[in-house]
Amino acid sequence: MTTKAKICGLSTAETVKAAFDGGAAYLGFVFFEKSPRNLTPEAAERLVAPIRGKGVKTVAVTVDPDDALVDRLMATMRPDLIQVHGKETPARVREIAQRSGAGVIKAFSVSSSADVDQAKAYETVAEQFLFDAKPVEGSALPGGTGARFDWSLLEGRRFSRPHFLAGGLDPWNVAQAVKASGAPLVDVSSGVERGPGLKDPALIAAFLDAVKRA
Ligand SMILES: O=C(O)c1ccccc1N[C@@H]1O[C@H](COP(=O)(O)O)[C@@H](O)[C@H]1O
Repeated sequence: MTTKAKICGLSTAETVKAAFDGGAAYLGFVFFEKSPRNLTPEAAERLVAPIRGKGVKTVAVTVDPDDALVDRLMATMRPDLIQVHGKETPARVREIAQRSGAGVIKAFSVSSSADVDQAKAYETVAEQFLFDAKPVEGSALPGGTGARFDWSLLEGRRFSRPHFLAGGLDPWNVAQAVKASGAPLVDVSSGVERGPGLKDPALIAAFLDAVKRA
């Protein structure tokens, strides 16, 4: 089975090109003020224009988004998918999907098997799942910190939706992470950066090569 990759937190034309040219299946853009990767929907619209309609899926990464943000995203960037990385309930995920017309990726913060079990309640409302490490206590960010969880918590798990493994992946550990978790999709942000929010085209290419070989 071929593993597909999402490069998350893109903020320049150069790194969007590196992710697209390297064969990323998903490109993620962050809309969360506390993040060093935060963009306006209008800036994201300009970044996705060159790759729109070329087969790669665009993802708007949000945290407990209100209706105004959902509407603004759909009026500008028009993402294929909206990732929700906060404390959204199944009912709220359903509302976001219906309001936007986009698919929703529901992210779960994982440190135990019980955290993975939460996905069951979202089977009928989310299009995809994403399992990320639980951030350390007091962290300003719910994701994008490079924190990892025990990848084997996903091993042998069956979900009704395709799922991403995220959290602390990089070009050197992603093959082992795929092997240990069995995840069909992987997601990376800080592991392909040379500093907070500064994506590196060479690291993006190395990550995507490692995923192809995994
Ligand atoms: O990347 C961010 O800044 C971010 C902000 C708010 C919510 C989610 C965010 N990122 C997500 O976290 C995963 C894991 O990041 P990392 O690889 O451990 O740095 C990332 O892929 C995004 O989906």
